[in-house]
Formats: sequence, C-alpha cells, structure tokens
Amino acid sequence: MRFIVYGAGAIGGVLGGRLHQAGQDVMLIARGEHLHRIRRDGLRLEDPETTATLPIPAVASPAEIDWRDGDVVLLAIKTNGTAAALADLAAAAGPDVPVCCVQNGVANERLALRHFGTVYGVCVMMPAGHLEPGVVQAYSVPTTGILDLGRYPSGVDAGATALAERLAAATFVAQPRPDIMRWKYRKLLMNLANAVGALVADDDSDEAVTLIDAARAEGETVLAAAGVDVVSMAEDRERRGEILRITRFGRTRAGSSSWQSLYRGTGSVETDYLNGEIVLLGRLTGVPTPVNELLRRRSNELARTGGAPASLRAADLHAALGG
Ligand SMILES: NC(=O)C1=CN([C@@H]2O[C@H](COP(=O)(O)OP(=O)(O)OC[C@H]3O[C@@H](n4cnc5c(N)ncnc54)[C@H](OP(=O)(O)O)[C@@H]3O)[C@@H](O)[C@H]2O)C=CC1
Ligand SMILES: CC(C)(CO)C(=O)C(=O)O
Repeated sequence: MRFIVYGAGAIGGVLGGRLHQAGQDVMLIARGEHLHRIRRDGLRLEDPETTATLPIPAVASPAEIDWRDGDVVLLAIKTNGTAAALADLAAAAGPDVPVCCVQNGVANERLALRHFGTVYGVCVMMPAGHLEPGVVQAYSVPTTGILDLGRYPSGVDAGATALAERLAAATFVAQPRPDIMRWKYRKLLMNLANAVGALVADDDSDEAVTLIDAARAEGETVLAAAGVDVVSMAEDRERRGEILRITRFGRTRAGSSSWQSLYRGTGSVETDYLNGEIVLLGRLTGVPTPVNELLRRRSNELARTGGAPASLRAADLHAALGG
C-alpha cells in the first residue's frame, strides 16, 4: 500500500509524517512555498517532545504521480478546495483509486463518490497545526489522533480494516466503523465553534460561549428535522476518553483549523461546510439558523478581506443578531 496524501497541511502533513516514521510508503501533494520547503529541506514535523525532518517525496499535483495498484489517497485539504482537487485527482488517477476523506464536515465523501467507487470517511480527532511553510505540528503525544473510519455511505470492508491497522501502527487510534457518518455529524456539531474562535478575541467570554451554544442548538434542531442520525454526546465523550493529550507549543498559540486559514491568509475558510452545512439543512427543512448564518457570513468576509483571526468581539456578533 502506498499513501498519497493530498494536501500536506496540518492534518495531511502530520498524518503523512507519522506514516513515514512508521515505515510506510508515503507521497505528499502540496503547493506553493510549502512544497518548495518540503522538497528542499524535508517536512519538519514538530510535537511537544521532538522535532523531526522527514525526507518524504512531494509533488505539486496528482498528474505528477505514476499511479499504481495499491495506492490509497488520503484527502486532507479543506472542504472548500475538495471539488477542484477531486477533479484533478480523477483525471490523473482514474476512478478506481480508493479515496479516504480525512476531513471535517460531511460533504467531502459525497463529492468524492461522484468520481470514485471506493470512498472512506474518517472522523478526525487530531489537533494539528500548519502555521508556516515546510512545518507541521502535532499537538497530542504519544497518541497523535483518533481516526475512526468506515466505508461511505456505510459499512466496513477489507480496505477499511487494512487502513485502520496501518494507522494503529503509526501512533493513531483507529477503529473501523460501519456507521462512520453518525460520528462525523457529531464532530460537525463540535466544529460549529471553529468560526467563533476564528472570529473573536474573547472566545471564552460569556458572549462567545452563548454564541457557540446557540449555533450547536440550531445544529441539533436542524439535524433532527432532517432525520439525520447522530451519535450522542455521551458516546462521543466515551470514545474520546483520555486518549488525546494536548499541549500547545511554539511561538504562536494556534487555534482551530479555521483560525489557521485566517492566520495564514489563505483567502478562504471552510465555514460554508461547517456552519454552512447547518444553514443549508435549515433551508431545506424550513428551520431558521440565524446564528450559523451570521458565523458563516462573517468568517467568509474576514477571509476575503485578509482580516486577522480573532479580530472581532463576541458582543459585536451578538449586536448583529439583534441581541
Ligand atoms: N487542523 C486541525 O487541527 C484539524 C483539521 N481537521 C480537518 O482536516 C481537514 C484539513 O485541514 P487542515 O489540515 O487544518 O488544513 P490545511 O490548510 O492546514 O492543509 C491543507 C493543505 O492542502 C493544501 N492544498 C489545498 N488544495 C490543494 C491542491 N489542490 N493541491 C495541493 N495542495 C492543496 C493547502 O495549501 P494552501 O495553504 O496553499 O491552501 C494546505 O497546505 C479540514 O477538513 C479540517 O477541518 C480536522 C481535525 C483537526
Ligand atoms: C476540534 C478541532 C478544533 C481540533 O483542532 C478541529 O476539529 C479543528 O481544528 O478543525
């Protein structure tokens, strides 16, 4: 099995790095200055205890890869880039390559299934950072992350089991699950807070906590209205247990993946597929979702205008809601 990591940022870089350290065959797809640094110096993988510089081969696009049987794609770009990336992948790799969506949200798997017959969803519980070119950070040791996975839309096959085994040998906890999307919907509800942390400086203020609670309450209501089956908070808490041991380190205290997009000034954020997923389902089911819509809009505005992360106040968002 060769792992093609498509999008070697926080999640893809750390995942590719850990698989490489475990002796797996890995190829990274990256771009811009990040690709240049990886090729020139190797991928720098930092965790709270060690720093490694890893000579992992890297290319700029799927078209540069000599595809062969046994390749598996680990798709780890933000959802807003998924459609374009999948089109490039399908053109280069053909429809038979298995694609594993190591991403938040619930939209990627469906997009992938348009092009590829074998698609896996991964519930990504893996705090990671990518703040500067050439460098990725794993915040949890000794277990880097929990990466439960299953076939999309449901089921477990030999591929899922083989993937879980390799991940388990590379500092991850990974269980094949026949109902992976139920877990990913619970993770989606958790990620509704990403936008608040990305937007406001006072993300632990009462006003911010109220916004997060309101966004999640809308989410729960909408998912129930849409008949979406979600694992309970208790199941999710039990699964997480004490597995992750998170230490933030380095010069910059990184926020969520959405915060990191703003910090790096990428020009876009994933919010249309996090809070925006709730807005979409709300529109389809006739349930109002004003809090998620505000968070979606403000995140996009900040990303488009190159605004710094955490540059608003939670009270301003409350005021915009008329609260
Ligand atoms: N970071 C975290 O802690 C967690 C993230 N996640 C999820 O994991 C997924 C990945 O997030 P994350 O790793 O943070 O994102 P990053 O932005 O750090 O990494 C994605 C990388 O892919 C690159 N990229 C995008 N499109 C292409 C392309 N077409 N060709 C080559 N490279 C490309 C990006 O480049 P560029 O920077 O130029 O855009 C970036 O380097 C998201 O769904 C996120 O929500 C889940 C749990 C935790
Ligand atoms: C849960 C959290 C915030 C972990 O970093 C995450 O999923 C993200 O950054 O997108």
